[in-house]
Amino acid sequence: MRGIWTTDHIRQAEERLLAGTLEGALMRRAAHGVAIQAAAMLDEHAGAVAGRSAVLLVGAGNNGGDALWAGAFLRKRGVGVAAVLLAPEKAHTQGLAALKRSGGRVLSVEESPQWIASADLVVDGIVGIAARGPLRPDAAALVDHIAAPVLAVDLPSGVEPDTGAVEGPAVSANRTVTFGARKPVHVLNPERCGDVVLVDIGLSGELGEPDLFQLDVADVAAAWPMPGPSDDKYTQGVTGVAAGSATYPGAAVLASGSAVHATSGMVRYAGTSADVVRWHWPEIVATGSITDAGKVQAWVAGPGIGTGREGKDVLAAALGKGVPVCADADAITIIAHQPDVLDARDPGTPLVLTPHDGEFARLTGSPPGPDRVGAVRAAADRFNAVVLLKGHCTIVADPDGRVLVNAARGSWLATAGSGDVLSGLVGALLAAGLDPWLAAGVAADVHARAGQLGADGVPVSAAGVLAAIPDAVRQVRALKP
Ligand SMILES: NC(=O)C1=CN([C@@H]2O[C@H](COP(=O)(O)OP(=O)(O)OC[C@H]3O[C@@H](n4cnc5c(N)ncnc54)[C@H](OP(=O)(O)O)[C@@H]3O)[C@@H](O)[C@H]2O)[C@@H](O)CC1
Ligand SMILES: Nc1ncnc2c1ncn2[C@@H]1O[C@H](COP(=O)(O)OP(=O)(O)O)[C@@H](O)[C@H]1O
Ligand SMILES: [K+]
Repeated sequence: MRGIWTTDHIRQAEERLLAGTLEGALMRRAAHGVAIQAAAMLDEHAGAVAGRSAVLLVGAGNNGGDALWAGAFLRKRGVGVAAVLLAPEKAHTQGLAALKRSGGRVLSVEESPQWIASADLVVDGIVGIAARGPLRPDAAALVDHIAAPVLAVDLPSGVEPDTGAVEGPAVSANRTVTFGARKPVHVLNPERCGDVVLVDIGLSGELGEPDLFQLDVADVAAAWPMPGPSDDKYTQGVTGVAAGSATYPGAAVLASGSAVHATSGMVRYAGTSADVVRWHWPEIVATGSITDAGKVQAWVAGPGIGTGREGKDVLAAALGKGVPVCADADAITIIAHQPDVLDARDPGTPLVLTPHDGEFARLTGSPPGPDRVGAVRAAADRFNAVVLLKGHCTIVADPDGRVLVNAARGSWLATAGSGDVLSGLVGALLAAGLDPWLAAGVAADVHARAGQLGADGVPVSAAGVLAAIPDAVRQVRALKP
């Protein structure tokens, strides 16, 4: 698993590291990493390094200092470097001196727009981890002129470092060079960051427990259940699916079909769509009601069950079985409007809630807002449940405080019914006995892969995503280091 640290924790770690390091050494290490990536980008985008031009956007702090030092290094490789100083009196003294010594020039306010517009590369050193609020107007005006590829120093300016939120003009980088550890912005707003390159500045020993996690493909491969020689259909976990209704039989087909594709354990279906489910998935054991469904190791409850009396009874029955439950879609609305349904649950029994933004707002009383991680963490604590917040970037919080983030692989999953597919995956992994937080995270990873593989460059339906689940699992196993 990869760790991600908030800016507070990065700062504390940096302070400890700085205490035992020669002044300026860390910044030069960081800037050297920036210069290497800048040269690589010039080569990629402008066909050469020497003779090409870079403009540095330099803010009031050390982020600007990194850019200035990187400019001095680039001069040694024959790059024409010019700097725009947003706060000339605060610009990093040694960095500015180094740039001037190397033959770099400082632009006047008047000439800046033209230089920015015609540069081969723009290096964004406006603001780093000290950024607060949207870009100030003078910085925002500069960003407007950018036409060239952008290399962001530490993070793209204008994007909130700890939440990835953007409220106003902001830099969109092709690549971001960050130092010591990845910050939340890099996983919560990957589109603005471009490729993220991590430069080692010796910080790892000073970092404590990560604030967020991201699963590596090896984690997903290790967690995904595979049958062993002594397994049979029951030992791998039986998934129960309580979904669908006369109005929404498709939800039943998608959620139960997804569970069928996820693992080789057995799937039981309970509900009024039993006939159509059997027709689509002959391997499923289907009954009309959850009360006479056989034994399962986890339930998926909610997709398409409706939010009336019958839906509530189905959800209460699932919650009362003493096995983990993934409550999705209508189940979330029922919990939001009739929270007493949760009384059916033994608090020790794992519960995974999988809301999209609208369901999240219904459930908690307010939309996730710009701090999505904070909002999901609070909801997990409040409901004593794993909460998976859907969206372009999926966030999964455990009531114990662990949070993982799963990046999208395109926007292919923004299609009706894809959430039903996700709930089937979560349910199957719960039935297989995975830790609920990991089950939700691993399901989100494979769901995103299935979206990408099923789409293969053109829009895909939820049924297409479902059909690509085996390929997604195959991909995970093949990519495992
Ligand atoms: N510490 C280390 O060991 C290492 C640190 N390193 C580097 O240092 C960076 C952190 O540097 P930092 O702390 O100097 O602050 P930084 O992010 O440059 O901000 C500067 C100033 O910008 C302003 N400002 C704030 N918000 C703004 C906005 N929205 N729009 C416009 N301006 C805004 C505000 O100044 P004000 O105008 O309020 O005086 C703020 O003080 C870090 O990201 C990394 O690149 C590396 O060298 C490796 C070693
Ligand atoms: N723009 C997007 N990019 C990537 N994934 C998305 C996007 N929008 C939605 N998704 C994903 O698609 C799924 C949609 O689920 P949901 O909203 O419950 O749909 P439905 O109710 O139609 O099944 C979720 O897994 C969500 O994370
Ligand atoms: K920056």
